[in-house]
Amino acid sequence: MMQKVTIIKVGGAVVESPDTLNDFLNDFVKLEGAKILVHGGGRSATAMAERLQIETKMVEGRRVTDQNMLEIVTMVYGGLVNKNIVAKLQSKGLNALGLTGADMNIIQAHKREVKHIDYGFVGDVDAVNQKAILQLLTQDVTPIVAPLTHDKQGNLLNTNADTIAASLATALAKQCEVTLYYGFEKDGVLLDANDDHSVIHAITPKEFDALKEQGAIHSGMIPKLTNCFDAIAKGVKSVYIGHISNINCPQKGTNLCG
Ligand SMILES: Nc1ncnc2c1ncn2[C@@H]1O[C@H](COP(=O)(O)OP(=O)(O)O)[C@@H](O)[C@H]1O
Ligand SMILES: CC(=O)N[C@@H](CCC(=O)OP(=O)(O)O)C(=O)O
Repeated sequence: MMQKVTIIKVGGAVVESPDTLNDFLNDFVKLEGAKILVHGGGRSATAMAERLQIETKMVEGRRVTDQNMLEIVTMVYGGLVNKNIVAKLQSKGLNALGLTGADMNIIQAHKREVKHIDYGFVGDVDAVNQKAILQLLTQDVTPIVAPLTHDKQGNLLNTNADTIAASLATALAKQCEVTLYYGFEKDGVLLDANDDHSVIHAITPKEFDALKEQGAIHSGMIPKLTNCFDAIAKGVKSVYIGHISNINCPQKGTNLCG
């Protein structure tokens, strides 16, 4: 039988608040079967940059990552955020292992080409070492993946956590039945971003196009949904966007349909 794997992505708002993170991790521990956690931490990186008096620049939801910012995101994502999650999960009895894309060469990327915008040390994913990940899962190890990749030439690169989750899901879908869940602070994709009760329970690619045109889905939500539909097209069985407190009942959120 094909192995089932659940991949959960949590963003900056979750990892920033200790109480929210703790509640989420309790739910994550309860999640049955093989699982992987991909975390963001954009807000924590911005806060650390401010403490170090380094300016943060974002273009279309992506962080412009110069040498100083690369040092910050490496420390914050690969260090503080990742190891804090691992320690908390270990305290709850889950055998978590923290990884960046460089560890076991799990995610190889290349520095994004400069076109109109120079994003600096931002990586676009080339390859995922699904064999290494499957070996860990088989040993009952739960990978906790930070949004950092590497170019196999010794350089770390900053890569959006939504993209990391979709890339892992797509690679594992070749051998496993994968569920991908994007957890955030809303109940799902909203028809009206200001109305928390307007959750759209199912979206097809056609409906996505219409919602973009109407302006209901805009800015940061566009790359998130694009990543979701991309993953479905490449064989990921189920993709959901929903509240972080609903990872054990994904149907309460938005189901992205093929
Ligand atoms: N239609 C919508 N439905 C849900 N959230 C929306 C919508 N439009 C905009 N948003 C905003 O998008 C944010 C999620 O995007 P982002 O900040 O990239 O999250 P994350 O850090 O979890 O990846 C939400 O916090 C929400 O405020
Ligand atoms: C290239 C790029 O933009 N990387 C992201 C990685 C962190 C992330 O994705 O965090 P959230 O999930 O909390 O937004 C960034 O530095 O913000």
